[in-house]
Amino acid sequence: MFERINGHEQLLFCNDEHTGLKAIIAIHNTTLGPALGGCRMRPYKTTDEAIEDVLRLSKGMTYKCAAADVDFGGGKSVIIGDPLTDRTPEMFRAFGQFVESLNGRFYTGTDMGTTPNDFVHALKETNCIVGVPEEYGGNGDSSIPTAEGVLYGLKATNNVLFGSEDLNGKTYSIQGLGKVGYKVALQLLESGADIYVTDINEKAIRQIADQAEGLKGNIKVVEGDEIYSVPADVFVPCALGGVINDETIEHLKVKAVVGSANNQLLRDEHGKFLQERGILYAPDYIVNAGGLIQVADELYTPNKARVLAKTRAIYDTLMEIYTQSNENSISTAEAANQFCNDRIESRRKRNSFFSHDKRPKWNVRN
Ligand SMILES: NC(=O)C1=CN([C@@H]2O[C@H](COP(=O)(O)OP(=O)(O)OC[C@H]3O[C@@H](n4cnc5c(N)ncnc54)[C@H](O)[C@@H]3O)[C@@H](O)[C@H]2O)C=CC1
Ligand SMILES: O=C(O)CCC(=O)C(=O)O
Repeated sequence: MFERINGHEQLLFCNDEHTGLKAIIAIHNTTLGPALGGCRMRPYKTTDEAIEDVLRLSKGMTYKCAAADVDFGGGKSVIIGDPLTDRTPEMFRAFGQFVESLNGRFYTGTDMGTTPNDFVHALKETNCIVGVPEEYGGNGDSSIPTAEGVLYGLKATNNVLFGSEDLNGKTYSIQGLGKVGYKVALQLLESGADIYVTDINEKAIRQIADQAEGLKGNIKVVEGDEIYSVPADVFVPCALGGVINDETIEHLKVKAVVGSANNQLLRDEHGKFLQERGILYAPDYIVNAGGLIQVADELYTPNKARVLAKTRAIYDTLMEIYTQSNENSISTAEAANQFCNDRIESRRKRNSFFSHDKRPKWNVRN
């Protein structure tokens, strides 16, 4: 296990027999600040699969915080269970108790399979919760800025590919119509774009199909893996990670991949494979940082204008990554990792600067 978590700081297994909670919290790196990252609920087939997911997701958060320039580190949590049948208020209270036991080392909120209301229950046990509904003192639904960030990512990518930011007149293939994917799909239809969509949940498909009536763009529903081979301009993954892999790359007919899903590349080298196939990849953690920006903002004095400004900056950061990838002849994934590693290293050096809040522990008189 220690070899497996090499590069991570901490892995915490949370087991509560009374509520059936089985959760894992991973803290990857706290150089930039306390770990921050959402909580995903999935019916993982094995504990091993859950560990793999939480390790990959928490590492992504370290880079996401660095890229978005928020002073938090990388962490994430997963609950093993089916969000449609297994979630209870008591389970989230138990989860809150485990989060509290970390004493401010980890802040969490929603991700795939969980909602802000689940965390209203956890909030009764700990203040280390973000993405809280406005009526409970938070900034509300974090998937709204996440979807906005994806749209900025699409505009920047269109600018590079077509010389114009316009979203209309293009075709997008969207995988997953949940909290983020639905909002992106709706905006694209409103702007006059055509979309292919897929989701394993029929209700999600019906919801967007109903909304599409009367909007400028057209919608076409496809089944499962068909989404990888439709003739779209941009593939927009908004469901699971690992969807850019040896198999799917073969089928992709798109010019770019820009979506909200965390850990889209199954392995880092898949960024290079996309580049070799002439497909422009917008690194996921750059594009999907809107939610992080909003939830981190809750921990300062909340300020909506700041959230908007930082979310809008996703456009510029992505352009910078595209430029660095071009100038240094490296993939966009490598350029993004380098950009973030430089920021983390520079902070690590600043952390060695002595200040009065870092007094030696033996100085008991103060
Ligand atoms: N909610 C947020 O603010 C943020 C979300 N993300 C990432 O974006 C992705 C989507 O997140 P949410 O919209 O919040 O999740 P969600 O749980 O609200 O929606 C996910 C949707 O994907 C569908 N889905 C699951 N497996 C699928 C498959 N194999 N094929 C097609 N559809 C499938 C689900 O039925 C659901 O409708 C996740 O990877 C999440 O980690 C990243 C940053 C922030
Ligand atoms: O969006 C959130 O609620 C928290 C941030 C996060 O977990 C993510 O960006 O994946």
